[in-house]
Amino acid sequence: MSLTHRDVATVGIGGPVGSGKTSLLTELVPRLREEGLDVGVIANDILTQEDADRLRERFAGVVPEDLVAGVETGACPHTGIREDPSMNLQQIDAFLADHPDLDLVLVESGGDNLAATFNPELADYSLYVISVAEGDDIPRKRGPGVVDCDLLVVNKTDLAPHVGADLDLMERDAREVREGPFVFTNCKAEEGVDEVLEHVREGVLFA
Ligand SMILES: Nc1nc2c(ncn2[C@@H]2O[C@H](COP(=O)(O)OP(=O)(O)OP(=O)(O)O)[C@@H](O)[C@H]2O)c(=O)[nH]1
Repeated sequence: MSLTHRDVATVGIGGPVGSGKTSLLTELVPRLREEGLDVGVIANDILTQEDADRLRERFAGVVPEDLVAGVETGACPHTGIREDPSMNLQQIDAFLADHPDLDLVLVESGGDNLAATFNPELADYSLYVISVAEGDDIPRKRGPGVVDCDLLVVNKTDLAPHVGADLDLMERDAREVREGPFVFTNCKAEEGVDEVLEHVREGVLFA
């Protein structure tokens, strides 16, 4: 019997445009590979394969080319990860047809403001990435992406002094609006990435 998306662990990475999802993926994937895990990556874009092309280049020699795919949602990507994830699920099935030993698929998608969440059928575990440069009031706006994800990632901490963002306030608000954990990251300096990996490991791989 052929394998389906239900036979592989999946992690969703959502968040507003430019918050650092691709940068986080770029740090996470080689670490997962170093642990001996076979990883596939899907990038959701409205009309292009740009993110997927970028990721294929970054993962050259780390992830086989045919395990990096773009899904063109044709509409705001949240529709393809929440309302109707069938294109993503078919892509995962296609990965598994050629790579039955696949351990994990990471699905990246930009979202509509702060509302994007992953359909549970598509993501066993979800990260939502925001950037401090988008304003330190983002957590307290209580967007479903921020509140409902399994792990909130607050990225670009290095920019806080430049944009006047108060990280203590972001931490307090994040703790108030959600029960789940959050991690501060600076993907440029690889800060916080190992902590994110630890949460993913606990949340998915060894669940
Ligand atoms: N200073 C700083 N810049 C960062 C950090 N993380 C990412 N960036 C930069 O922010 C920009 C956007 O990062 P991406 O990783 O492409 O963001 P994204 O969320 O994948 O963007 P889309 O795919 O367009 O939605 C790039 O120029 C990154 O180099 C960080 O922690 N600090």
